[in-house]
Amino acid sequence: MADSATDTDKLHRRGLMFILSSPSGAGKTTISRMLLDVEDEIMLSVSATTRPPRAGEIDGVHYHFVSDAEFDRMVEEDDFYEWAHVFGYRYGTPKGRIRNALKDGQDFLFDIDWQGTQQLKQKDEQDVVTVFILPPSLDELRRRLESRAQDSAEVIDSRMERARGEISHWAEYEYVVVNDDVDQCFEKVRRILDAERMRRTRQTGLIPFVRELMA
Ligand SMILES: Nc1nc2c(ncn2[C@@H]2O[C@H](COP(=O)(O)OP(=O)(O)O)[C@@H](O)[C@H]2O)c(=O)[nH]1
Ligand SMILES: Nc1ncnc2c1ncn2[C@@H]1O[C@H](COP(=O)(O)OP(=O)(O)O)[C@@H](O)[C@H]1O
Repeated sequence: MADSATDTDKLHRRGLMFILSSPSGAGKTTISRMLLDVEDEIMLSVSATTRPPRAGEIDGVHYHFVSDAEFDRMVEEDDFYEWAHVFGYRYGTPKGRIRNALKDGQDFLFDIDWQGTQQLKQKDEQDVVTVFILPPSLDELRRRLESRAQDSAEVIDSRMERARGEISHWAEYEYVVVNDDVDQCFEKVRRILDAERMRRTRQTGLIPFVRELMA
């Protein structure tokens, strides 16, 4: 697929806050990584978390792994756009350079839950695009959590329990995509991103020849 986020686009529109949420195990990390691999124009918003790293996760790349005390300090210093408790740990989106970069046309990808999505929507409705990824079934969700082999049976049970609660928030999202075949799901998510970049209300300036025509 041709990439619509050319330099010309960047000059004339605000960046997107592209949010992917799903119950744990439905595939949002997989889809996020596929998107970041092929889309040069979108950056991952790297969250801070108090949960310990999983095998293969790199500090500063997948998450900023911080202590409870460090997280407390970041909350006190108002360093977060939003933060929430998930599975007994805390997760937050650091403000960093996001707001200014959005103005410059930089798109950001957020892998955050429904609580974070609600907070970002309240703060920045016009730049936010929300996508909910559903598993094909609850049985398949359990199978994926087991195949990921990163959690004990107890933790998988609690993730399944939480999944029901998370899925109940699907109607708060603008787009819903079922992750049955991973390549098809990825293409659908990519098409959403592509279309949203072209939304007229996002354009902040006119391409010179259009401006001349309008003068
Ligand atoms: N609100 C919020 N949720 C986050 C943030 N970062 C990650 N999450 C969510 O926290 C949940 C747990 O993430 P993780 O521990 O990586 O496990 P996962 O369920 O396998 O993705 C997922 O629903 C993530 O989307 C964040 O900065 N803010
Ligand atoms: N469409 C799919 N079909 C089969 N397995 C998948 C699919 N999408 C993701 N998976 C696998 O399911 C597991 C959970 O996916 P992951 O991306 O970690 O989910 P999440 O980030 O939503 O918790 C991983 O082992 C991943 O390789």
